[in-house]
Amino acid sequence: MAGERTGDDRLRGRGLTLAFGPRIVQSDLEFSVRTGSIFAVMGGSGCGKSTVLRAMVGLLRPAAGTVLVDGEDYWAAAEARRAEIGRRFGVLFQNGALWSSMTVAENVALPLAMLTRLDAGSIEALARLKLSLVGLGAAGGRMPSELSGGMRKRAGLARALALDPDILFLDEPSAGLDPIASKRLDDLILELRDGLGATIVMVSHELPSLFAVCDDGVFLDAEARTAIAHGAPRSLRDRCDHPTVRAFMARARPEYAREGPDGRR
Ligand SMILES: Nc1ncnc2c1ncn2[C@@H]1O[C@H](COP(=O)(O)OP(=O)(O)OP(=O)(O)O)[C@@H](O)[C@H]1O
Repeated sequence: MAGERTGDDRLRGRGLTLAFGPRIVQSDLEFSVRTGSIFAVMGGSGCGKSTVLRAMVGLLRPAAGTVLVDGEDYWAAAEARRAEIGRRFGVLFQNGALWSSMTVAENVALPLAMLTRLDAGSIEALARLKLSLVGLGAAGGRMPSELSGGMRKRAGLARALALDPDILFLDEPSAGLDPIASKRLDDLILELRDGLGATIVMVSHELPSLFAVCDDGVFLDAEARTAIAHGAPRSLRDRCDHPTVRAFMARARPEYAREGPDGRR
């Protein structure tokens, strides 16, 4: 069953309920993210994907339920322990969230300067390394405003990678990118999983990226205010019978809007 712990789960949502005041956005979410997998948080606009991500990275306390990290209850932990666990997280926010008054290299160096005791030379060298990892080796001296949208995403990713996280959270990594830049980012995400062994949680409604990179996922519904399907985007596309999931996936395969993958209407 979705959400059951199998021993190699890096993250798990357990009865996770997110609310803003009295307004419940999502309730009773159960999901498991296997170590070394790329997990998709899917669903239409406004259903609560980013909100769920915020609860997973420690920015929003759930109204009920919790997130387990390697089996440890993140939200029951003391603040200092949560900060310690959070050091293992790398987060790429929707707009890259770079500091506009700093160069790209300074942006990447910032978490290293704030959260490690490394000397300035090592920090500079590490920032350069992370930038070359995302193909921005030559752009360290530029200001964020001088980068294209795709480059800004990659710079944000380099910063998310600064502290060698073993769990990466990516909020709409390919939104607004052209198909080629988006494909390049997909390849980079796969390399991060395969090369660095990172576990990746990705919020997205970019279907080609979801199909290309994600091994598993959860589909959230705004009306039901909970998960209505679990599984890899590709298998939801090919096998899920839920009309909302079908309609969502049909944007990529228009024939599915008329009939199901098994030929049923
Ligand atoms: N800080 C907040 N205070 C109150 N309501 C909020 C807040 N942040 C988000 N919401 C509401 O919660 C709901 C879910 O928002 P969220 O951004 O998580 O959705 P999403 O699925 O990520 O959307 P999108 O795909 O459009 O980015 C929305 O109705 C939104 O208006």
